[in-house]
This record gives sequence, structure tokens and C-alpha cells, in this order.
Amino acid sequence: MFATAHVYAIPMRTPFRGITVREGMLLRGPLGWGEFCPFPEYGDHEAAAWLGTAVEQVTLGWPEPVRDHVPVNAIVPAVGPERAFEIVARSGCRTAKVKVADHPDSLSEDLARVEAVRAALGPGGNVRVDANGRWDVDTAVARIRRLDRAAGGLEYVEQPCPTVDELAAVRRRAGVRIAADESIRRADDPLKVALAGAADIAVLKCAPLGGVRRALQVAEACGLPCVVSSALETSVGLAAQLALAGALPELDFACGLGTLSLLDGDSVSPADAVRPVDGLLPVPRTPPVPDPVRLDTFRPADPRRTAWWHDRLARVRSVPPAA
Ligand SMILES: O=C(O)CCC(=O)c1ccccc1C(=O)O
Ligand SMILES: [Mg+2]
Repeated sequence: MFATAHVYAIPMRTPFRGITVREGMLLRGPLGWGEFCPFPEYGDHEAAAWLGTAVEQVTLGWPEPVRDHVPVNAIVPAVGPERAFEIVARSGCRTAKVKVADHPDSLSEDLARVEAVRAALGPGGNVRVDANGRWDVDTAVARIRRLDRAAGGLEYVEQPCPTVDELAAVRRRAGVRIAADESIRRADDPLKVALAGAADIAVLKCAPLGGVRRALQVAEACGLPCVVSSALETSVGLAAQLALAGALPELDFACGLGTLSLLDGDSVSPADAVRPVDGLLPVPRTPPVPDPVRLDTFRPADPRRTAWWHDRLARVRSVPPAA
């Protein structure tokens, strides 16, 4: 499984989270393929959870789904209003998530982007924004009011501030639903207590939580409605996230799994790609199989990147499993 791991480097169509080339590894096990793609700045301990997701996928498989399809949101990076309109209009999605707070002076750009997204969706669609914890409480409250008006109503605001206490303060003052993303950690945290009063919605990503089963435990422990959101995986890793979305007992909101469009390539052929049609993704029973031609095309140009990933995998394998 580990010796034959394959390294990929796929350019992003639009930079996201400061990433211009998405790198990761594909691993093959008895049940098929898994993906190991922790962001480069993550330490080995954090990366071990991502490996847990890949290993679950290739050795244990996923729990039974309770639904066949999952609605997804269009994802709008920090782009101009014309491009934002186009992304959403072409997506076929009824919900769009707009990145905001990209830089300290972003307010006028954020307002224009959110207005364009509402125009593309029409009055029946849902507009949510994600600030990735970049605001303090007062800035968040002031900007959320402006964004809520520009959007003609926001579905929710994802992680306006860095800490749970700040989320609670914003939630009391802003009058808009708050979703916790970066604040969601392991199932053994007293999550329910921590999030009480701070969030209306929990954003779950199975890779950092250590797999579909662990993410389901987090969903239960937090006691909030959940949204499953991608970590910019290729289709092999997105399949695990979809397995999670398919197995959650309740799913009241569109999931953030429409991110393949941010990558200028994939690990699998288009017929197997995790790409939404009419805003829906089918829940897979098994992971898709990488396409050898694409694996070859997206080999890192610099062999040092391949070596870096193999070293990282070797280190992360020896991290003791989380309790
Ligand atoms: O949720 C989505 O729609 C897309 C995924 C997304 O935003 C994301 C992807 C990778 C890393 C962080 C984030 C984030 O939610 O902040
Ligand atoms: Mg987020």
C-alpha cells in the first residue's frame, strides 16, 4: 500500500487558500484506492488523521449510506464579480459559498462578489460566506450586516472569527446563523459544550477528523446540523467525503463537495469524476480508480517533491494512532 504510493501535483485553476498546485498521494489497498493530501504546512500528527481516512477507505470501506445523492454548493473563490456570477450560473447549484475576508480591505470586493452571486442564483437560492476566521468580533458584526444586506439574506457565515468564544459573541450580535469549521476538532473534545451558543451548524471534513467513522462520531457528539466540506481532494478523496455525507443521519444543508472545478485536472477519468450534475453528487459505494494516463501526466515535475511526499508518508505512518 505504501511502497507503491503515487505522488501527484495538479495545478489549481484559481488559487485557493494560497495554493496554486495541489499535491498529494494516492494509495492502493485491498478495497481500492485512497488519498493522502494533508496541506504541506501540517505537522505529522495532524497528517496522521488524513492517513487514517485513506487507510479506512482502502482496508475497511465505508458505513452504509442512508441516501443516494447529496446536494452541493458552488464554491466561489476570491474572484471578481463577473467571474463569480459565471461560476455560480454555470454550476447548476442552488447554494453558493463565497470566500470573503481574503485581505483586510476586502469589504467592497466582498460585497460586489456576494451581490453577483445572489444575482446568479435568483431569490430562491442560498448564499453562504466563509471568512476563515479572519475577523475580530466587531469587524465580523459590522461586515456580516453589510454582507447580509448585499446578499439579500445569508444562509450562514462560516468561521467569522478564530476562537469559539468569539463565534459565540458574533452569534449573539449578528442575527445570522454561524457555522464552525476550523473550530471543529476531535470527537473526544467536549464538543457539545464547546459549541453551545457558538454555532448553529458544524462543518465536517473527514480527512482531518481521521475518517468517515470518526467524523460520524463528531457529528453525533456536537449535536448540530452538519455540512460536509472538501479539503480540495481529487475525486478519490472526495469519494470518502461523499461517503460521510451519504451516511449522516440528517443532512439539512448543501455540502461543500463541489471543489473539483477548482483543480485543473483529476486523478480519475471524467466518467468517474466526483463532479456535480444539477447540483447533486451520487453517493459512491467504493472509491473511484485512478486513471494511469492522468497519474503519469500529473507526476510532479521536480523529483524532490516526490521524495518529500514519500518521506512524509514514512514519518506519518509511524505516528502512534489517536486514542
Ligand atoms: O466548503 C466548500 O464549499 C469548499 C471547501 C472549502 O471551502 C475549503 C477547502 C479546503 C480547505 C478549507 C476550506 C474551507 O472551508 O475553509
Ligand atoms: Mg471553511
